[in-house]
Amino acid sequence: MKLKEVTLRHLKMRMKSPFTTSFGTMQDRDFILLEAKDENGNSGWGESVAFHSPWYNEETLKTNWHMLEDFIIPELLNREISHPNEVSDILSYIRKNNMAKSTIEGAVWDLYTQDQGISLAKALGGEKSKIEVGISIGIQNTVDDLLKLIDEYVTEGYKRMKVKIKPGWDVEVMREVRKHFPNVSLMADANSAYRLEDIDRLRALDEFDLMMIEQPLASDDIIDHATLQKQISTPVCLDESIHSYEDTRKAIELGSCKIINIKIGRVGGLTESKRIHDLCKQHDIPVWCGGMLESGIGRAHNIALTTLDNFILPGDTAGSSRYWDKDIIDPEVVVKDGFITVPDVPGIGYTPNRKTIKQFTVSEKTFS
Ligand SMILES: O=C(O)CCC(=O)C1=CC=C[C@@H](O)[C@@H]1C(=O)O
Ligand SMILES: [Mg+2]
Repeated sequence: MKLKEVTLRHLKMRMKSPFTTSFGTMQDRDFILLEAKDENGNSGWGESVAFHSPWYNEETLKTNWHMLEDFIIPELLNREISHPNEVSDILSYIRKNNMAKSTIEGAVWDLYTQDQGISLAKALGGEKSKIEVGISIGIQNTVDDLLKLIDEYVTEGYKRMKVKIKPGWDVEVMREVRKHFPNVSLMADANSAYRLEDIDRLRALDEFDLMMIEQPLASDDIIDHATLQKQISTPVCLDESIHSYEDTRKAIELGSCKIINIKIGRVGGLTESKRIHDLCKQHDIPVWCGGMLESGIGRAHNIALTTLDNFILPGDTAGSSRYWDKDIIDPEVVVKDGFITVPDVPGIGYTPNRKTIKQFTVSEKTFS
């Protein structure tokens, strides 16, 4: 297969409601959508999960555009690629910039699986026909607002509630949530808002029987997390700290976590995600698929990955209607009774809607 033409589009989509984390609030989702055409004129699609600003990690929409335009696309255009696994090797001389690399790797997987006539899920080795879905809830103005939202999502059937926490919005909030929802599967995500000195506060969360606490400590740490994990009973899950198979190996060896959140963009693509999945499986570390407030294209890749058998815990793969009035794929992603039925058609399983894509496009550039 050869990529004959690649188009980058900057899309801006308004979210139904603002999303607040320990870093701040987001109302618009700006992202890059990548369309790659092969020699047969087929299109493969990938989405960059980098945000507009560098609060989650160091990558941004602009740095991704720059890396894609100036390094990644020139490296891959017109080059013979026999399997998508080759993409990460070809790009390995470029340090980091995982989200930029993942954007085009996802499109190559899409093209490859269309060409082979199999679904992306099957090509990755996934066997599930439906996947369990959880939901991530941003920091709210009041505890009552949070309780109301949880109630709605429980009624909709979501299988696990993830509540964002930060110092001052943590122990008391979780206590209230547990009081009102004694049996719900519950977890907390701190997005690195704590330090080891906060251990008493983190240990106080043990009484709420959380499935896990996600990334409590620094975004580049696996040492303090190991110290923390030894002193709390709640399983630690790493998100921001894991960028690769190698990071995963080291975190497992140190005992930094008992669970890993795999985000395709953060680790540089589907090939690396699968390697991390396989390593975790060997070590009995369950994984789940994180979300980055993706549009339907990124979501489709997440769904396919989640069909691998060590994705034991519900992922942040909420339905299209969680964030969007109108998503950019047909059909939209639907969650029913807490499950998504995995499409069994060649490629990513959903069709990009060009009309809607155009409507959200701020700028675009084609390379050939
Ligand atoms: O996409 C989703 O539904 C999950 C969103 C979500 O929880 C996150 C997205 C991006 C950064 C963080 O705030 C957070 C996470 O860390 O997992
Ligand atoms: Mg997280």
